[in-house]
Amino acid sequence: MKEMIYLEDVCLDFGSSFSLDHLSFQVMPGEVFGFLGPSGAGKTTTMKLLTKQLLKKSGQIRILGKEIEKVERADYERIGILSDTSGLYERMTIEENLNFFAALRNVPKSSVRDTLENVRLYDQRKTLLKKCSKGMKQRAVLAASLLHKPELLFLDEPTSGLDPATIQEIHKMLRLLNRQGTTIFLTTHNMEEADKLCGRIGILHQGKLIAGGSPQELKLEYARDEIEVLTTDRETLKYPKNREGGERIRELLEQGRCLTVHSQEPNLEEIFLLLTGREF
Ligand SMILES: Nc1ncnc2c1ncn2[C@@H]1O[C@H](COP(=O)(O)OP(=O)(O)OP(=O)(O)O)[C@@H](O)[C@H]1O
Repeated sequence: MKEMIYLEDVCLDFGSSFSLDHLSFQVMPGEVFGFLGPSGAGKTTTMKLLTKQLLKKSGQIRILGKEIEKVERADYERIGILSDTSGLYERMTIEENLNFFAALRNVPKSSVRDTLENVRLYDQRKTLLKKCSKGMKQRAVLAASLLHKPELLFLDEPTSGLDPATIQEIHKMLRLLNRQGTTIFLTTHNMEEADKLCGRIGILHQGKLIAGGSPQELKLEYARDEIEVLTTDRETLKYPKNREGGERIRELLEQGRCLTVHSQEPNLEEIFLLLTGREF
């Protein structure tokens, strides 16, 4: 199976203090890959390299199995991009905006209706964009990036600044799209989003990939070597994950004093902070 995204030893240097440093990773068909990192880590820069809005200095990039240098207009019919630059027109309605994008992409108008229904905007299609809420706008931008049913979808912070209900709706849509076969590459500052949506994540810090794997793999890798027991006296006790710890827990169980027993796995947020020393 060919990788949808392939980077090997990719470097880019803006001539300032920031550089992308020998970046290597792959995204396989059908994956949802989350690209995480603190502000300024280089996530958007990487996405721009992958969508040919910037040129790498060295290394190799393949998109849809093709060298990035050989990617041409027709290949973009297979790619969707949502970023803060996917600007829609404020003075047009949602539907007019999508009709405009459909014409640009040579997509039949019938696709506009389907896509609006998918993002639950069909009933509000006559609303001027300038009168839309942030959540509606974001769903409209998502609709514009989906009109042509891309195989590979790039999403730069798709739920940033939205309320929890809209975030959930967008997550539902993204899961559905992924089940229908769309590969998704997404950047986010929301660790819970990454945990829920992504099969694999990569953590970027100062232009370097510093960790990667499934959320579960990362949690196990950084798991604390402890088991926490809550007793019937509401006391929290911690035991090492070894024979001695096991013996103590067995005694508590035999005495009927155990309410809960938990292994101590960090969440993604804790791992992120541990690795980058930064808030997101
Ligand atoms: N065209 C450019 N010229 C010079 N420096 C740039 C350019 N684009 C980005 N940078 C710098 O590169 C670094 C990485 O920026 P980038 O936007 O990729 O970060 P990011 O991880 O997406 O951050 P955020 O999470 O805040 O969006 C920043 O220090 C930024 O100032």
